[in-house]
Amino acid sequence: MTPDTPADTFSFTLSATDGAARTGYVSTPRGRIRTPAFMPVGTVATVKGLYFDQVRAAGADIVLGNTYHLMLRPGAERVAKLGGLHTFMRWDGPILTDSGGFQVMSLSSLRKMSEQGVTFRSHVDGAYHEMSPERSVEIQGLLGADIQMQLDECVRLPCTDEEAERAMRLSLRWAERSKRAFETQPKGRAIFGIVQGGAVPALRVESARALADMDFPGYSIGGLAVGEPQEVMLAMIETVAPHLPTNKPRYLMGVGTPDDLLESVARGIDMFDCVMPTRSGRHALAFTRFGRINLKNARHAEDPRPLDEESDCPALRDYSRAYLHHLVRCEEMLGAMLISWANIHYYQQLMAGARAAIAAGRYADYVAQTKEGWARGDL
Ligand SMILES: CNc1nc2cc(C(N)=O)ccc2[nH]1
Repeated sequence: MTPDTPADTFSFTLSATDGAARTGYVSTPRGRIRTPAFMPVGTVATVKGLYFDQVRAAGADIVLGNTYHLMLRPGAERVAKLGGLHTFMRWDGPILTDSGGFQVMSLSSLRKMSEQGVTFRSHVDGAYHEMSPERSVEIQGLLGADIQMQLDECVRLPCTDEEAERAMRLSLRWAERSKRAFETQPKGRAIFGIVQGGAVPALRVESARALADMDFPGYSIGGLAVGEPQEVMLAMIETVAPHLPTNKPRYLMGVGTPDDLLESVARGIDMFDCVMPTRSGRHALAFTRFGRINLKNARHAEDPRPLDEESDCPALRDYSRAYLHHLVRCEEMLGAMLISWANIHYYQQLMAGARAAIAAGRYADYVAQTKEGWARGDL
């Protein structure tokens, strides 16, 4: 989070563009979010394996919390009773929460979808829950989220055009209900509309235009990174971006690899979230300037070099690959912790470099040089 005078309102400032790439900042009562931004995922009130001071030192201005998980454990009302998510997990920067809809559909059981919302049974204890646009906003408000998401329906790809159309239109009706329910929330918070439409350009354009007419403070592009090839995802971003207001932030949900981030920034995306850096860290996969390094591989067993001796992150600079390989082979938790820390730092540095390159009008060169580094590999 950048040291700045907290705003008492939510706003977006576009500082520079380079082609379709943009850099700027989102102002919130809890501080600024420099964009393009990568949001570490703090699923159940923790960015798995890291302390929040490490998350901040890595350069993160904002973290994501998952409404589905937090409503089940410890419960939204309980988090509110304990002072809200910022106090609960001791993170004083902005927090973005999702609506819960995506994880209801991917994690819960016995789901029933209707115009009213979705009913489901918890994957934790089988308890019955109802999630409507109004209840999702209520839960996100109880958590104290600075940026909230409308409830939507995200269809897996590939799907039929009819299925994509049905889910997109339902999501538009839920967008209106979510925005109306949000009106009772404290000043300074924001709710984003979510563009749906599967891989059907006409549906994506209709969704983006309808949400733009509703005048949301920000816009998410959903329904992607759900099994489609990267070129389909990028094509949908190119289709949608021209129909979103340039003076509002664009957030691509659930994305992605370092390459996904660079290519999506080039097409006008400002914000990202993904479990990739921490989930990969738990699976011994490090993302570095030299590309991916799988520390399970025996070739690291006697390599005294760190992952990146030029990094200012201790996890990248101070620990030998041999040591990381040893921890991984012994299934020691410190292995997952150090590689997750390294990955979160790498993602933040990737975005910091993108912001500087866009401001200097050299984003295409930045992408090319970054990819050359990955291709050169681990010398
Ligand atoms: C990991 N991929 C991913 N796609 C997503 C889409 C949505 C959405 N609401 O369409 C939410 C979370 C998502 N995560």
